[in-house]
Amino acid sequence: MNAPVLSDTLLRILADKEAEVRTRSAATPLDEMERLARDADKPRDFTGALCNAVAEGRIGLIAEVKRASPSGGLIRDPFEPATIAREYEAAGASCLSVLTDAPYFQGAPEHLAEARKACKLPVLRKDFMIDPWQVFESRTMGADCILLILAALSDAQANELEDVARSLDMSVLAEVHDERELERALGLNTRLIGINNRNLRSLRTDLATAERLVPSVPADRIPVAESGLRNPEDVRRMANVGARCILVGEHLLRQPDLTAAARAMVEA
Ligand SMILES: O=P(O)(O)OC[C@@H](O)[C@@H](O)c1c[nH]c2ccccc12
Repeated sequence: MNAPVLSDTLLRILADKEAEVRTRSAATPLDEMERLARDADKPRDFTGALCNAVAEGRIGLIAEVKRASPSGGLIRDPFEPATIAREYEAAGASCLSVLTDAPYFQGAPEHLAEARKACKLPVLRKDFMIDPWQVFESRTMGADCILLILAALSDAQANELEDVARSLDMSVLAEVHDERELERALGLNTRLIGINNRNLRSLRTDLATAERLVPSVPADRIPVAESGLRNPEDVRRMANVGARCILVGEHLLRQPDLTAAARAMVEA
């Protein structure tokens, strides 16, 4: 059912992720992982941080910590998650997003733990969630929010993963690419609706995606414009259609002065 909208890359990522979860859950079974998750420090309020920014008339920036990506290749080298986190925080970012997928994004659980320890910001684990085991694992890494990519999940899966996250007091960012997925996302409890400007088939970004979809997000939800934002003008384009929260990675990470680049987006 998902096949037509997904690129070969995405299909490969999801197949690999299934194998990864199988191996890792053999080492730490579900009940053990759940116990570790419930024993972890309390989560930081990810949704609240974005709401505060918007209430204060600022842009709610989720600033991404990402070494590489399938579309961008190696993005930042040397790559120091703790330094990056501190620079984003100094710029006025509301939250962080940290890639933990190793094979395709050169991410690692340690990147999330190091970034979170270096600042006070709530952190999204940016990875491909398909199994409740991973939600518990995310919490043990310190994650305060998980990503649910609706194109990669059935409604039953998305509901189950969201329930686990909510039971751990974590936020959920539901990611959509089209009207149908948006409709499905509105069936979840979460207020955070990510509109991904990246086309899952071509892997190209087009801000027209968010421009088309954000106006259909009901007022009680919080639209987050994701991917392909390169400058303050792009941020204003998103804000103009009603997305005052944004998720930005590659553009920021390619700048030598991260704080200045992130501040320019927050103050757009
Ligand atoms: O680096 P960009 O173009 O600013 O995009 C950030 C973020 O939206 C992107 O990394 C992303 C959005 N959804 C994802 C799902 C998986 C991996 C990565 C992503």
